[in-house]
Amino acid sequence: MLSVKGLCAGYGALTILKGIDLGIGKGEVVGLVGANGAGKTTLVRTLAGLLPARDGEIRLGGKDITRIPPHLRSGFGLAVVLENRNLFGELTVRENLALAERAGRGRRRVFTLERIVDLFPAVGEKLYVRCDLLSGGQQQQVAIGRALLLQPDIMLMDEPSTGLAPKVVKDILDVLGRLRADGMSIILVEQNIAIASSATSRAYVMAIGRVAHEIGEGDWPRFMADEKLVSAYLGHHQGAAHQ
Ligand SMILES: Nc1ncnc2c1ncn2[C@@H]1O[C@H](COP(=O)(O)OP(=O)(O)OP(=O)(O)O)[C@@H](O)[C@H]1O
Repeated sequence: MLSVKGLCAGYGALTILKGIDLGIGKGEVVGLVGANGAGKTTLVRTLAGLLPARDGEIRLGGKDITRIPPHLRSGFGLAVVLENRNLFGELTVRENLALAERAGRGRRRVFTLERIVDLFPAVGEKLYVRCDLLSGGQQQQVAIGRALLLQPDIMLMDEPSTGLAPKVVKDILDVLGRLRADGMSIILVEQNIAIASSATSRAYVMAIGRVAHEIGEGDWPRFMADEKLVSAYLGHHQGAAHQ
């Protein structure tokens, strides 16, 4: 579905991503974890096309999208939910969703407004409310709904749990589980490994702009139990939490 080879990117004179290799198949939910500053958001921005790749290749569904501008990548099946959610605050929920519905028109229609409301009932209750008046959790749900209306094959999500109450996080993870059951591929960037390990079947661990470690299918319990490994890659705080 998505394959990334030797991807390099950075800011000005700084090279942050130093040759990233990763792959994700259809219907997989794969984690991207790593300590603060490891380069996760830089990778998301590069995959989204918001930051140019300096070297390497991004292929989606067999097509090279490395140089495709960000607003055209949804036409290739990629939808991105950025950490700041990027909703139009002065527009209503319905209007934000309508923009995505229009952008997704060229693709096979799997997600409708009804389906989004079924996945996120709270979104249905707020359709005519301006997005800037919603809670963080509601905004996150609208942002995911908007991404789905682009009719993607793969969703890239940057820390959707940040700042949200545990109950809201659980609701969102439940929805990701339902999407995965329907064949959606998801890359979940998540700093909190308790969340990452419960929501993903395998993960890439980033450190200083590289994939430093891979947590394979079924390997989460072993990784979590290894306090040294957790501390080395994710910081002492999380390591201590899993002693
Ligand atoms: N606009 C920018 N200009 C220069 N350097 C940047 C910029 N954005 C990020 N960086 C640097 O790139 C490195 C990787 O940052 P990035 O935000 O990708 O990490 P991260 O893994 O997402 O961390 P976090 O979990 O804290 O968001 C850091 O050293 C950061 O200081």
